[in-house]
Amino acid sequence: MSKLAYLGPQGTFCEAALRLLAPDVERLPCANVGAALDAARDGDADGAVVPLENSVEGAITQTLDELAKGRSLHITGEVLLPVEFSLLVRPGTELGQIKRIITHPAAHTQCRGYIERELPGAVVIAGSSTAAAAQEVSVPGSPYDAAISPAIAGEYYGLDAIASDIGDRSDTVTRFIQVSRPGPLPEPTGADRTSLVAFLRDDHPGALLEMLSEFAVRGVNLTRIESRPTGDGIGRYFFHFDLEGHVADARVGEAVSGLHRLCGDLRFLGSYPRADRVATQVKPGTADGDFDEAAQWLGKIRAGLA
Ligand SMILES: O=C(O)C(=O)Cc1ccccc1
Repeated sequence: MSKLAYLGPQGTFCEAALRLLAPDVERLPCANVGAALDAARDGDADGAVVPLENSVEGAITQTLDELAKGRSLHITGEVLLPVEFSLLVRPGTELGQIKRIITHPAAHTQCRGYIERELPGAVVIAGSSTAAAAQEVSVPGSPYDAAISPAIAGEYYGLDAIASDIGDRSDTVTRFIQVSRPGPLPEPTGADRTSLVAFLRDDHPGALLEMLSEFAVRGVNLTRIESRPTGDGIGRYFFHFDLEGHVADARVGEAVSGLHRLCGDLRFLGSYPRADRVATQVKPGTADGDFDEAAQWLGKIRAGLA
């Protein structure tokens, strides 16, 4: 049976995502995203499931940064998970007694409205995950009065939900990805996504425009673009791209090769089926057959036959 690492402990949203992606595998809870990815890199697990982005807050930057450095991992699948937050307390705690709340930063930012309205004096402390926060609160004598977590974490750690569905929006969705060590790519399905990390060779006017042009001229639609600091100084950035299509598609393959020529370093993060099954947009003149036909035409020109 294969084993997948995830952001633990038991009861995180990440665990719920893993169960959807791979119901029958062994689960290895890890203390943070970096540890889950390292478990996959080191072979302690066959892969990992980690959060990537949220429909309200955007990227989980720790995941973006961990995927951009260290030994390469490939994304092999994704799932979109609706997330609903509960306020969990030790039995007997009342709302007025809550002064210190612990949760994952991504949960905090999505519950700001509730905290400002109902618990204006409370401070919120960052925990490594929503379930780790619940576990902290469950310890007798814990310095924390409440955790913002999935309801299921209350059942695991013996806490009561003093309030439910406390997110600022009720339709929030988080995208989780499954990664593994590089290997054969998932087959193209016609509704795929490809992820890349691009580091500039040198900083110059139009550098980003040049990269985007590689996609634009071949009709490749982007679904996410993110700049992240390299850490080497103010103004030094690298870029994450998610785009429609599979690297096996001519249009995507050519754009990726073009980007490779432009960039100092281009990291391929995988081609995999989209969770929402939305079919790739193919503009006229950018289908595989169009690229084949153009290559044959060029061959004839070069051979003096046309
Ligand atoms: O801490 C968790 O449960 C996670 O899986 C990370 C997370 C936190 C908040 C929203 C979405 C994902």
